[in-house]
Amino acid sequence: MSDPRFEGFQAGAGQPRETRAQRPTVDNSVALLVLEDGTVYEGTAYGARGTTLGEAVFSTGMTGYQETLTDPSYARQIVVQTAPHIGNTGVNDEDPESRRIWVAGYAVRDAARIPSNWRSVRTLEQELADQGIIGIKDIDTRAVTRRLRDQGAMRAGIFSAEALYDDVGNRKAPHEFLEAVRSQPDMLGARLAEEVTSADPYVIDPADHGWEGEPIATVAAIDLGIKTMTPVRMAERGLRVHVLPATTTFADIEQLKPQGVFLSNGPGDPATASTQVGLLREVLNSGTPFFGICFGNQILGRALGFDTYKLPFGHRGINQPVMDHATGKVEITSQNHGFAVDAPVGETVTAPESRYGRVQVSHSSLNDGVVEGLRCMDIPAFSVQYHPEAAAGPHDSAYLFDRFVDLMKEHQNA
Ligand SMILES: NC(=O)CC[C@H](N)C(=O)O
Repeated sequence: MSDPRFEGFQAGAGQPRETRAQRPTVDNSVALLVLEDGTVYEGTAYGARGTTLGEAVFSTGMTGYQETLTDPSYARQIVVQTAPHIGNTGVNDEDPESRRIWVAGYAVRDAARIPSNWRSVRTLEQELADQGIIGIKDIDTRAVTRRLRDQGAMRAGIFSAEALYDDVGNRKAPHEFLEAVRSQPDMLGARLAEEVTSADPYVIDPADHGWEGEPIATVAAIDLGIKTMTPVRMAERGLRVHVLPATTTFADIEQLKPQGVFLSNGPGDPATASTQVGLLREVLNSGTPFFGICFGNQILGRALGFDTYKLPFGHRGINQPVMDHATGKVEITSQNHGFAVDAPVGETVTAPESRYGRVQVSHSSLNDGVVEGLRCMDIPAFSVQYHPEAAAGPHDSAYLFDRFVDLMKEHQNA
């Protein structure tokens, strides 16, 4: 067998012997997290296997992973949990904040092997797999977080199992994943609310949430990625809430004759929400009381004529300190935002769209001074950049729903 043409062939087998012997078996348990700056973290596959792309962001919540995963504002983001143990309380059917998991991928350090909670019906890994969510575990999430904090949120990808191998079964070099990571669209300029909104309107009734007697008011809530607990917190206060799709027009709203209009949280860049900015201007022009949360705060900011901008790494977690400038009180809040309104903190200014009169930044972040709330002084409108419904808690900010009720009552009496 000195003829080089036969090298690697076993007599009679008709197959190149070396190729067969060297072909590696696919290791189903390996996963990589690849950041757009070229950093690669190798860990263990978690949940579904394959390839997923998204913006890598970190969340500092110590609890509430089910609420995080099902928050539609996380669409197209790979969430890295800073809390090292995830999945300890399993998954239940009561805590989801929407109809499905929205994160594009999930990165954790130690995933619980045996969940323990009286409400748990399955493991988190099972839930991720069932919903096709690709994750990675056993990576140094602290290192990832420090990198994202220093370099800013980055485009990223998780690649696992088959996705790690080329056509002939060889492990791809890590840099081979970078092209896919870098070719995905940026979160800046992403228009996503229409992708996550419910197509059909529905009503959340006070009677189903412990309210006795007639509803005190009707609210039109525009779903840009609304979370389950938001209309519930309103219904608990006697508000009948019509949850409406992101494409709702002012004429649709008028038909309901609501006493108040609400704009929800939602994914994507507020600079792309021109439809909703236009809608909100019609609402403000009509004098109807308005309350907005998160994306809704950014849309109010833009409707008033302020700009929005992308934060370097954003605020995500349920332990974000905010100052209420009206009372001087500090609230610990639930947040998930990567963009913010560019308005001056600490002074009353005339809105750039001057027909809306004077505006104050009502709340700001105690970590970095970012605008966390807006209050109009001459029209009945206010909003916060955080999530006062805070399903996993804390509940410091629940008073904002009372403020909305008061605003509608004042307006009705006026
Ligand atoms: N939760 C939200 O509504 C977030 C709003 C917007 N998508 C942001 O990242 O800032």
